Amino acid sequence: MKIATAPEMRRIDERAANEYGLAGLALMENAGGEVARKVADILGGAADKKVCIFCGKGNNGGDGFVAARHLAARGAKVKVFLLGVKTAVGGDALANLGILLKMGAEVIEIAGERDCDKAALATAFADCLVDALLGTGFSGEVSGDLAAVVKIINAAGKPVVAVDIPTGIDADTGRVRGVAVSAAHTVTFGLPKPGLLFQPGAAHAGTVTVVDIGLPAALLADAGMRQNAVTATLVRRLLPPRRPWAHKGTGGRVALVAGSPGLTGAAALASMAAVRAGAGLVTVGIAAGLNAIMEVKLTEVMTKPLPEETCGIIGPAAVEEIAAIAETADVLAIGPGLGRAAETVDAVREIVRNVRCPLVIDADGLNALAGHTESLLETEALAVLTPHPGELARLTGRPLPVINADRLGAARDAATGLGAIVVLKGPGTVIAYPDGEAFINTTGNAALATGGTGDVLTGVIAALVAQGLTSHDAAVAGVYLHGLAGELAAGARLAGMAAGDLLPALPAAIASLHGG
Ligand SMILES: NC(=O)C1=CN([C@@H]2O[C@H](COP(=O)(O)OP(=O)(O)OC[C@H]3O[C@@H](n4cnc5c(N)ncnc54)[C@H](O)[C@@H]3O)[C@@H](O)[C@H]2O)[C@H](O)CC1
Ligand SMILES: [K+]
Repeated sequence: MKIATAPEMRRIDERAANEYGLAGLALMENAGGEVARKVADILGGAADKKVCIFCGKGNNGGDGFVAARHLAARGAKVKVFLLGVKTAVGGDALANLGILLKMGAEVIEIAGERDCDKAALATAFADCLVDALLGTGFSGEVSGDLAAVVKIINAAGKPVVAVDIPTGIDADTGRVRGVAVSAAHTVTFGLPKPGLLFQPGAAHAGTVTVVDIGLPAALLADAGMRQNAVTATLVRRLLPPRRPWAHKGTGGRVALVAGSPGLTGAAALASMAAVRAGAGLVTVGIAAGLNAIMEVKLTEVMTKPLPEETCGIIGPAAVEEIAAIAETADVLAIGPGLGRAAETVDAVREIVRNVRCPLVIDADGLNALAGHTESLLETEALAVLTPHPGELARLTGRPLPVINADRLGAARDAATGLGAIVVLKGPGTVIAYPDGEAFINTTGNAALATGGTGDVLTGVIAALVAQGLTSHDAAVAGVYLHGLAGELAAGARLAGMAAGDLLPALPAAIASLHGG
């Protein structure tokens, strides 16, 4: 499923009208009808229920006017509030405002504090509130009367349905600009928007329902839109089948270089995640001084003691051994818990330059490349980089606030600039390819915000490459599975999950996609 930015959604609207003769009024009728359906569903039927609908003067408000009409037709008692004056409403919204008024509906204009008090009083008696104030036409900040009404909606303690986008949320980045509506549900039209998947927009949106309002499928699938949602349907198609005649060779071979004093857990998590995600054979290369520890920690994973500079720290002397492991592997993952010793940094750069098998580079593997990303441009291997925002800032020199303000743009620019697949972790993980195509993940939750979950993701992606997925597909499927395992492992508990809890949840996540 494509994801549309606000400008792309507006372009679809224009093309629907110009190329298909699809009138905006028809789209608005469908949009408002879908909103009314969601409200009725939430209320267990609309008859005799009290609904307050807050409308802006644009087409988002127009959807609200249509929803009001449909809800009234279902027997609801509807109060419509208009932010501003009726004379400021135009186009399709005005047409629907006119219909409402001709039907005898009361549309209360909000302009100033006294009107806001009236709105606050109405919400006290309402069963449900509808936010039809601003949608994809939002610009600047929410302020003044609009901010006051948003605060009234949020303070009412009633279920809120947002129309298209929660007011105050940037449709493209998910940032709150001023103040934003906190909705229990969002009914969005045609396609999801990035701001409904990135935080805090996703939290403000509540459950998101993408509804069909009659837009031509060809417009919704337009290749000109370069971001896609990672869905179960997509991942199910990407995952390798588990044939009855499978043997450990068919699962492929994963090699990892990981661990350093105090950070052997990262090596254990990443290598066991590769096992749990279906790899056939997994070998972890680790400084010789830590090998005995890894042998105790791990059973299914083979260990390879590497020459060390000082106890537990690998350096250039290990490069030859690592190259030999990589030669017999289908993929090399490097970085979890590797440490930042100068010798290790040199070794990582040399390995990345010379290795030929697909690479997954995480954590200290990425830190080693900071300021020296030419290794990525020199290598013939296709690398999947799995930074969190801080690691991406170090790697690219782009300030962290700039990355957080536009996750999609930051991941895309890094992928294009580094010639690598960039997995920018965090709520709404972005998978960006060097050609500009990108995916936004739709699984996971706050429980994943604990140490070690990134190590697990590294192992999962490596395992999928070992099983024959392209690095492009392994990154998308791996991120989705990792998030799904987080949901399964956490259940309703969003705190206290340990990264190791993900390990047994990985096969369950895979099975759930195969209907197991
Ligand atoms: N194809 C579709 O997806 C359809 C979407 N529909 C709805 O149309 C809106 C977009 O409508 P538009 O008129 O372009 O913009 P908005 O209604 O979101 O708001 C613009 C309106 O608000 C004013 N405004 C903008 N920023 C601010 C601000 N910071 N403070 C105060 N006021 C602001 C601006 O001046 C305009 O007047 C989309 O979201 C859907 O809900 C169609 O109804 C059906 C097809
Ligand atoms: K809205």
